[in-house]
Amino acid sequence: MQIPFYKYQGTGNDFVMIDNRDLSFPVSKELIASICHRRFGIGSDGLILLQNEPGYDFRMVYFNADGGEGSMCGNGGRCVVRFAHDLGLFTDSTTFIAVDGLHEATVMGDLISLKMSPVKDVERYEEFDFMNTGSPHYVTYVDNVSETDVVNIGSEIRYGSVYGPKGGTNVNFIEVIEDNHLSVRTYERGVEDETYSCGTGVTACALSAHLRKGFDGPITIETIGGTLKVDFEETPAGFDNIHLIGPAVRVFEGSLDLLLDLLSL
Ligand SMILES: N[C@H](CCC[C@H](N)C(=O)O)C(=O)O
Repeated sequence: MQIPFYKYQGTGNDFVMIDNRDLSFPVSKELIASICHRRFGIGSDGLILLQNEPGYDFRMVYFNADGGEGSMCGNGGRCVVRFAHDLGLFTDSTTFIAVDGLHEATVMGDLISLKMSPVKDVERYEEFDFMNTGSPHYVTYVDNVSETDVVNIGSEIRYGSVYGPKGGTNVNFIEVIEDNHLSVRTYERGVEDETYSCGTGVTACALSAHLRKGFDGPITIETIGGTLKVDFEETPAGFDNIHLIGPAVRVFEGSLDLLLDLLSL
């Protein structure tokens, strides 16, 4: 079987991208986990299928690196918009469907601006905030994010008694650099490791920083893999007009055929 693939990265959050408009990709958890594996496969934080969707430019189907179908992925969303643009599916602005519903996005040169789903409920606790920005996010503040043990503390919270039984959560650590400027590191569920950047995660961090520190959008957020901006409006119901803005780049292309042969698929 001939299955071309592409790899894209958005601030170091990397994705294998497949044009599945003919629905020929043999979806299986085992295959997707093998493709995403960094030692035995191609290596990525997730895999995205671009599919047709009547009335829209395309549908984004996102899987975590462990092969499970994930919730929304903000950086993956920006990358699939770049992929659709590279495929010539739209010129400047696009409308597509993802697991959490409709998204609009605009290509602005090197940057992609992706409109995220509105956020209604932010659960506020003394030590942390919890919200769903398309994916569930725990947000907490630290004095020195570069010295934070993201993997150990993150996995304790992800698998802990509060969030573990509910399917787990992503965990974000914020250091405030100055007004409207954060540095964030994220433990990602489904990758079960720190990633270089998490789009739904930095979105949650920006909204939390608005509530806790009074910062207004756009908020600039440094991640290991680069800089993102999050703009938003607070509404009586929560937050709307949330935009995640940053680069998304095609870095690689190849064929899945050898891997499929090795896996006898
Ligand atoms: N990296 C993604 C988040 C994926 C969420 C996923 N790890 C989960 O909640 O299962 C992003 O840029 O938003």
